[in-house]
Amino acid sequence: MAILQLHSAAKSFGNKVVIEKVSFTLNTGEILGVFGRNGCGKSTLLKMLFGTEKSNFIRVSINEERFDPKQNIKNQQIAYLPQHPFLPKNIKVRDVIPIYFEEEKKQDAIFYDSMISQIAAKKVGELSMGQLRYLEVLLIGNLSHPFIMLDEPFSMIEPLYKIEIKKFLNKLKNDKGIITTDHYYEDVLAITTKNLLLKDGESYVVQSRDDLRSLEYLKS
Ligand SMILES: Nc1ncnc2c1ncn2[C@@H]1O[C@H](COP(=O)(O)OP(=O)(O)OP(=O)(O)O)[C@@H](O)[C@H]1O
Repeated sequence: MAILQLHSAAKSFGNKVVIEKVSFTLNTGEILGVFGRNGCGKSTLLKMLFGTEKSNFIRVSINEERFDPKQNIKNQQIAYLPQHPFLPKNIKVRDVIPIYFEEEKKQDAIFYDSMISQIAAKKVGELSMGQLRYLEVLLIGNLSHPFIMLDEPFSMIEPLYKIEIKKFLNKLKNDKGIITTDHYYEDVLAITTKNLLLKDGESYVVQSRDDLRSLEYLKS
């Protein structure tokens, strides 16, 4: 059991305040959905937590100990699926897996996944968006980090792979705390156990679709 708490955070680009008053708590076993209109700061917030975007200010704890995002990559606490595909196009799927995992058992868990074994001989650049995103989610999800953040795992992918990603994340949450963001909000709501919305730099707890409407993310 692990607990990630974002107590407060702030981020501006020049005069533009993107993150001002944002907080959440995430336990192992939970999936937190982060909603918000284009440009509200979802990716920025994830990158601040991952440690690749400098914060003006951030206070985070893991298991009630101060967590410094700058040490995250080294300490392997929070894994991150970026919004845009990140695997090199020229490499075969079967050759990507050992780059991420030395341990044979871990390699096999991905290689013998029924959706992956069918595409193992293909080059990454030949995969459909769904195949590619599914592979990326499996690679990031199988890392040993107790927390995982996914930036738009459902965008532009075939329904078949959305179903597989949801199945995988539902299983994965037994061992990890997961944060996901996506404009495909129905897919997000189908798997999340708690949700928040970012608006004008602040986070709001979302308990229903009605909250998404009253916060003007969805049309009333
Ligand atoms: N490196 C940067 N320099 C200047 N402004 C930036 C930079 N990165 C992001 N921004 C601005 O910060 C705001 C938040 O961007 P961010 O990508 O976090 O939004 P988002 O909520 O993830 O959007 P989307 O839903 O479109 O992916 C936007 O106005 C964006 O233009």
